[in-house]
Amino acid sequence: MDSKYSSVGREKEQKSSDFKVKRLKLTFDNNSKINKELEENTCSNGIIEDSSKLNYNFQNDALENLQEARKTLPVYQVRTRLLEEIRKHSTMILIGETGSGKTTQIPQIIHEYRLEGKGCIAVTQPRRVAAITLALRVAAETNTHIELETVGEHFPICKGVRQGDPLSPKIFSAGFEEIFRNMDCQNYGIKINGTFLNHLRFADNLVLVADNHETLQKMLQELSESSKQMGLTMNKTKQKLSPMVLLTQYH
Ligand SMILES: Nc1ncnc2c1ncn2[C@@H]1O[C@H](COP(=O)(O)OP(=O)(O)OP(=O)(O)O)[C@@H](O)[C@H]1O
Repeated sequence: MDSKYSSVGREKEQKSSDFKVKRLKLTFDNNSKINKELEENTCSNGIIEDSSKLNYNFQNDALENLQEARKTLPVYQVRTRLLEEIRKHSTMILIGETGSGKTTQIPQIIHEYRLEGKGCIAVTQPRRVAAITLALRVAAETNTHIELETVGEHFPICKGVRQGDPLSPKIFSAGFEEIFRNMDCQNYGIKINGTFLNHLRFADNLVLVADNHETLQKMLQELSESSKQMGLTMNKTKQKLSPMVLLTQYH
């Protein structure tokens, strides 16, 4: 049966962007009931701050109950198809209703079936409490012991991706969508079929197009300011100027 839990990719009606998005549908049998006891134990992220209480709850949950409950989750039920799609695509957006198992199940499924229990998966959460809750939940489901009291080794938060990473041009393009939205340049550029073309993006290169030097200068100024707000600076040594076109690269 099709379900609203089950779409992978962006919804059709969403604004198209520079990269192609394929919409896929996953199906699952949602007749099974989610374990009631587990439902009662569910903590909304951010509400329960006492991790020792969470530990206590999880320890009291029989492992079999947890395992049974996870098997009823929509994400678990579409795992085979999900793994197939993960194998085929370098980037995927999964849309699923809250509680369908995106956060707790996908890392486990990938670890178990794709990595065959080897390797590491890093999962980020926007809040500390959410990260702790998630770690505890996954630990309980996998019968793993974790020590929340221990502060791990500090690691620097860096920016940038590896050379040649397929995510790089997509992140660049997504970032620049925002930068150009913040710029007031809709009426700049050259008119093609009634639409102004004022820039092109390719990997980490950007081409600005204008119909005169003054406009090009103005666009460059605005671009520089808008980029700075996103923490990006242009690499001036790699800029090239031809009559009405400026090719620039970012650090
Ligand atoms: N800390 C927890 N305590 C008890 N049950 C939990 C806990 N975390 C998850 N669950 C159970 O596992 C199910 C899947 O949760 P999960 O967080 O993976 O869903 P999700 O699809 O990522 O939801 P969301 O979109 O809200 O992040 C929940 O419906 C709930 O039944």
